[in-house]
This record gives sequence, structure tokens and C-alpha cells, in this order.
Amino acid sequence: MTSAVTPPKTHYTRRQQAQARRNVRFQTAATAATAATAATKQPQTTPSATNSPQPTLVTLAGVNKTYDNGSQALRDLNLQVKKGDFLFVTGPSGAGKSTLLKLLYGQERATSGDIIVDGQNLAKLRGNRLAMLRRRIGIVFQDYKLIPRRTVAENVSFVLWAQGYSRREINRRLRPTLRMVGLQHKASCFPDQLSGGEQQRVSIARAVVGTPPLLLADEPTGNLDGDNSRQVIKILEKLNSIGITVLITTHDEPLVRASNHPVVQIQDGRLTHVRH
Ligand SMILES: Nc1ncnc2c1ncn2[C@@H]1O[C@H](COP(=O)(O)OP(=O)(O)OP(=O)(O)O)[C@@H](O)[C@H]1O
Repeated sequence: MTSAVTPPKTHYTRRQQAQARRNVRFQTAATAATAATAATKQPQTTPSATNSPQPTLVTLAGVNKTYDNGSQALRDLNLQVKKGDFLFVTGPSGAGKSTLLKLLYGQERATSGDIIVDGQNLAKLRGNRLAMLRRRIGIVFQDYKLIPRRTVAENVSFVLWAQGYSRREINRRLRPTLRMVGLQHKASCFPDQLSGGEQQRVSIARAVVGTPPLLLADEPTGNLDGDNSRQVIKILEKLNSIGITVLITTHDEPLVRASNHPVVQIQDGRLTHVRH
């Protein structure tokens, strides 16, 4: 791939990627809490060519989330995700999967516990600093959330435009990003002229055109058939291979079983199972 999505400064060898896949760790509340403290101080260095462990990108330590109506969505959740990981989060409807992602990009706040993303404690971030962190997180939703009256090109470039990128820089990023999701020939189409799979690929392009180190995908295949689902996962794997850390929530057990990526399961707000 060309500079479709300009690779983050971190480059990974195949061996490091395989290591990263094994890196998802459950921790006891105590060790995760220690890690949370360490993560805030951890320098985000480029891994050396040796087999050194990857830095931690996401830490949740003793996280609880209770909504205002008393609904307890997450209970004492502990999880560490390393840079370069590709992680599935599964679990039944209402288990707390979307809530987990909402906490990670700051749409919701934890009731208690620590959430560290890219070295920053989310509980302490407000206003501009939270907005800056969000720019470093790409998000893909089940229902695409494209702007109906904007073309594919405009949907993808909107986020860069809103962040003040120059027209030249937007164009430099746009074409290779659309090529990466196989939609270069649809740049002038409107969302309602696209299939569901194509719309989801536009939303992936939009999520990564700003080269975030972390990509969160909430049921990205939920509205898609088998072929389109596999295509979406392949694109996410391609992004992961250039160093983007990927967290995907899904109900799709066959899709998860067909992959060899690590899996965590949430049930009734608790992490109950993991496949390393
Ligand atoms: N804004 C909210 N206000 C109150 N309760 C909520 C809110 N959002 C989610 N919940 C509740 O929190 C729990 C977890 O919901 P969440 O959406 O995280 O589950 P999920 O695993 O993503 O489910 P699904 O797979 O159906 O999307 C559920 O009991 C839900 O009813």
C-alpha cells in the first residue's frame, strides 16, 4: 500500500505484530491500577527492532459505569491493550460493549476507576484537551453515520477540513485513503448511491484519514452480509498491519471464530473470557 493512510511513526515487523496479538492481558485490579499509573508516565517510544514489549496504548483499571437511570453497564473492568493489538470485544446484547468504547473516546465518563488512553487519564481531560485526544481516535459505527448530502470525498475529508488541514494536504490524503478501501471510483457518489458495505468502507476511510493510532469499531459488520463483513475485517487488518491498534465490538461469533485475533468477552458488564 502506498501512503494511503500515512503510517504512524511506529512501524512493526511481522514478528512484532504477532507478539502484539498475544499481548492483550487481563490483569487483576491491583496490577492494572499500577499499570494505569505507569501508563501516564510511559514514554510513547518507537519500539526497537528487537523483540521488546510494545507500549501500552489503553488501560482500564477497576472501571465501573452506572448510567443516571441506575443501569450498571460495566463492573470492575480491567484491561490492557498494547500498541499494535487487534482485539475483538464480544458479548450478548446489553453486555456493555458499546459503553466500553464510549468511555474510551470520552463520550461517556466512568463512574469510578481509571481509563488511560495514549498516556492520558480521561478523567482529567476536558474541553480542548479531550478534543485533541479524540482526534487521535478513529471511530466506526454500525450505522455508518455518513452525512447524506455530502459526497464520499466530502464525507471523508470533512474531519480534516474541520481540523484546519490545507486543501493540498486533504487532497494528498484523500485519494490513497479511498483507494485503500476500494472506493476511489465512488468519490463523487452520495451515500444513498452506495451499498451498505460501501458505506461502511467510507466510514472506515473517514475514521483513518487523520492517521489515528487507535481505531474503535462498534459493531462495524452488524448491518452487513458475510462477504461484506469479511471485507471490512480485511481492511481493518490491513490498517492494523501498518501499526494502527484496532478494537472491534461484535456479536458475530463466526467472524470472531474465523479469525486468530485475541478476544475478550463482556457479560453483564464484566469481562468473563479471553482468547489470547
Ligand atoms: N445512555 C444510557 N442510559 C442508560 N442506560 C444505558 C445507556 N446506554 C446503555 N445503557 C444500558 O447499559 C447496558 C449496556 O449497554 P451497551 O449499549 O453498552 O451494551 P452492548 O453490549 O453494546 O449492547 P448491544 O450489543 O445490544 O449494542 C444496557 O443495560 C443498557 O440498557
